[in-house]
Amino acid sequence: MNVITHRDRAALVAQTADRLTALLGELIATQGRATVAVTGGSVGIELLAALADRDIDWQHVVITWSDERYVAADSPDRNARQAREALLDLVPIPAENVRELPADDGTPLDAAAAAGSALLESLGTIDLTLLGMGPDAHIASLFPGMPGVLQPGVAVIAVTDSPKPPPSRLSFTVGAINASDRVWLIVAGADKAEAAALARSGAAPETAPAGTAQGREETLMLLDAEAAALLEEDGR
Ligand SMILES: O=C1O[C@H](COP(=O)(O)O)[C@@H](O)[C@H](O)[C@H]1O
Repeated sequence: MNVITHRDRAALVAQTADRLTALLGELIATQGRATVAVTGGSVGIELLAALADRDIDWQHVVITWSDERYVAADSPDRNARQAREALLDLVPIPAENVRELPADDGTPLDAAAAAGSALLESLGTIDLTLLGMGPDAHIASLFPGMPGVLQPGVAVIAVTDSPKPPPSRLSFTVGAINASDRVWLIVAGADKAEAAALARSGAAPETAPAGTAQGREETLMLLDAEAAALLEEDGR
């Protein structure tokens, strides 16, 4: 995992938007399409908002989510709704390129099984998975101590007892995250400093799910200075 520290939250968001814009351009030029699993969470949504005025060929970008809150489609808690308001409703991305995880309709277990087989198969290799991280070192909706954190298979799982509301969620497994070519963790704020250090320290996955994230080609932890405060000098 390579660590890149930014001066502050605004610089983290702006420079990650630059980095992502450049990556999308390269991917579209070389392979005709770019597939990105985006993240919810505060900094994840700020990043999406920062992309709205970038020069991106949205016709050739496919968006999905590394996790989703299993709530009604129009709930303000839904990562997809927040992403639409911040970015997707503002740019010319074709509707068929926006591949949401299911909204609340039946049990989350059934939804996860359907999403896992259909959505992941239809997407093929994900070029980039974006992840936020909680102060407890959770990524996507994989929380410390959850059995799903150890699940290597490429799948979408149901989480029915999330310690962070809302309790019902759908999440990529670690296997699905790590099947992506690239994984970028985007982390801001002093309340994330301990978790960032834990994730970098090689702590057990049950303790620090964030430490298990690893792209096939690239893994970046992109932080602001507050979140990086407890990292060893060589990890900054
Ligand atoms: O609930 C969630 O939280 C994490 C982190 O969110 P943050 O607000 O602390 O940045 C996020 O990565 C995840 O997608 C989301 O569902």
